[in-house]
Amino acid sequence: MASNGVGVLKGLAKIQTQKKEEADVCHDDCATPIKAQTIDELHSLQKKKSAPNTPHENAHDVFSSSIPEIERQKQQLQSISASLASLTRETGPKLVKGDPERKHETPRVAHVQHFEPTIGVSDSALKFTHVLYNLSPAELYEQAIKYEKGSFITSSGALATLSGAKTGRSPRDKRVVRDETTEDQLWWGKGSPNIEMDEHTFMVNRERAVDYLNSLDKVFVNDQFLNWDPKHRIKVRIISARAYHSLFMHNMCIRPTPEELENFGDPDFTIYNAGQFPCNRYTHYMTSSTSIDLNLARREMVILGTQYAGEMKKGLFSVMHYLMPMRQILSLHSGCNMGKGGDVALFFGLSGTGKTTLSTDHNRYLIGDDEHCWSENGVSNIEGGCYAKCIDLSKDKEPDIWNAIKFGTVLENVVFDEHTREVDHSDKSVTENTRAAYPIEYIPNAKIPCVGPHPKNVILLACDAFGVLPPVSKLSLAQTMYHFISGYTALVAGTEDGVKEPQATFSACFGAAFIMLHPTKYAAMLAEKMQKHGATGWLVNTGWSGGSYGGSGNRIKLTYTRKIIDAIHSGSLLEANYKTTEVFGLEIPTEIEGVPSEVLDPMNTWPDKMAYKDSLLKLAGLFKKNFEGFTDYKIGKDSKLTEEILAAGPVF
Ligand SMILES: Nc1ncnc2c1ncn2[C@@H]1O[C@H](COP(=O)(O)OP(=O)(O)O)[C@@H](O)[C@H]1O
Ligand SMILES: C=C(OP(=O)(O)O)C(=O)O
Ligand SMILES: [Ca+2]
Ligand SMILES: [Mn+2]
Repeated sequence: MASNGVGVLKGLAKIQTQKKEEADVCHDDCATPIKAQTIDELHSLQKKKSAPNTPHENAHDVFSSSIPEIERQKQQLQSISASLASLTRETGPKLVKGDPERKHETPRVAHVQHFEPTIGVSDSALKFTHVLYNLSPAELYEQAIKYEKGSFITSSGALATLSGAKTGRSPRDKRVVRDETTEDQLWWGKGSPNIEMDEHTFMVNRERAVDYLNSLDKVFVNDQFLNWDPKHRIKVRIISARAYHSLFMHNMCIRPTPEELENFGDPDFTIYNAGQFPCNRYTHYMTSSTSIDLNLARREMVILGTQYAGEMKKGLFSVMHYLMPMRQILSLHSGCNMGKGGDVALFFGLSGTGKTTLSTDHNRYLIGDDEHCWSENGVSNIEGGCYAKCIDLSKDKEPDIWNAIKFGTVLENVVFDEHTREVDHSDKSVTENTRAAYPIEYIPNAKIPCVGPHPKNVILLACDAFGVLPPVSKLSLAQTMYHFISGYTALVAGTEDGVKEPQATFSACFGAAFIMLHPTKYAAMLAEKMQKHGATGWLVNTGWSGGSYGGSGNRIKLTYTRKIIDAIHSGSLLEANYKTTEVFGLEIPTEIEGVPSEVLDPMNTWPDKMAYKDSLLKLAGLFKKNFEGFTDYKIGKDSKLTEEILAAGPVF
């Protein structure tokens, strides 16, 4: 008690002695008295007038600003209003910009309609839908944390989110409208990822999504770009119900400058993401409660029944796989980076096979991790961000990706300590497909703008679960085409709904789930470009070595794969000594700096040589069977090349 009393006294005395000092030190604070008269006013001082891409907070601004500005705002709201309009009723909801929580503000209404009740009118016409337009990451964080269950800030500042029941893509629920145009242009039938639907069913699902979105108090709208090539830039609008989706697309698409946003106009393509809401199984063509529907004629995509954010980015990638080849531009499911000397490398690969990991290289400039275009002018990234797998992510092995997980980054489906908010990247409790989506400039050596010259090396990443493909092989042009069309790899766990362990698969163009035309169309373009620009093809196995998955094998060490990739980039591997493998006829180097030589020939690493031979022949058989589907196609104008490609497969 006594000591407490002394303490209090001491404290009081101290405050008194400091009074003089305070007057000296603290004159900043005391000189200008706070303008606010109330707490509300004080809070209102916190926020300066917003940039043009955030909602205007004060209706009075409309009257104080110039007429063209009012006009521009009106047009913008009208454009969004048109996007959200019901196509079956005469009226839709009233659109208003800004957060519904800010009730004191006079709503800015897009179009107030006075109507006579008719059959087309519904109660939805009487309500407001608030539009949260191109919010900043900070604003989206607040929205997510306040309104979306499972949203938390992690210790490094990233936003942890949950995608719900679906934690990977649903390729069997991705449908494309088959109409007069797409009937002839697209790849349909066996092997094709394009599951058909008719225009009418699309409209049913579209109306379902639009009605769902309009029934909400607020929706998020992102207006952004795809493709860093300014001549072939595509304007996209994403309308979604969740701040998580809006932040994801903010990170993944190219972010417009305030000026670009002012002149955005109408989008070239629109996504309606009503992922929390299911599709109706009584609707024709629907086989589950999930449907991702693409209508190329309407330039629209509708998402029902899945909140996995990857559907949006990969859905738009499908669109680019249609639009770009129409312009003689090749779309690529590849990562891409560039050396200090300007040498560009492409890394083709199916999901989870190493595109993001290997293109993010501290010694090289990152152009992009996943989706690119190869035009007459060189390469350009389609996106403005990266989407890295986080399972077992380590700071030592992948420092650049690790450091990119900070404020602004969306962390999907990760597990973290309740109190410290430290993420446990080894925890697969929610899914093995944990992900981080961050803007590309979070990688220190990103090349902005994300474009580069013609590629010098084309690396095909095959994650071989059988463990019989060599860690690296140098390919002839015909072999490159053979392996590009085959797209042999393993489907790794988690990236697609229902996949629990690596499965051997043939995914044409290393991205069959995203292509729209027949694989040979893309292959012909790739062959032509590689020939013209003298690019070298390589096959790199990022999968198993010394045996198969579940057998005596282990995943090839990432450090070895990096050494192999280094040798490709430096040009030293081109100069190495080679020998040819049996069955697949692949050219394999005998030595690479930093990689034990015995690892380079899979025959050496298998303890059981007979088992190796059996697996090799089994895989060769699978290749042969898969390629039967392509033997009737000609690749490009050159029938000689077509013959060479057919001869470039395994011989046994
Ligand atoms: N030898 C290897 N090469 C590449 N990736 C490897 C290797 N061994 C393990 N991995 C892991 O495999 C995953 C590859 O995923 P990622 O690079 O995101 O693939 P993608 O971008 O093609 O979808 C990463 O988690 C990476 O750490
Ligand atoms: C996001 C995906 O792809 P990737 O692993 O290639 O980034 C995906 O397949 O859902
Ligand atoms: Ca990908
Ligand atoms: Mn990736």
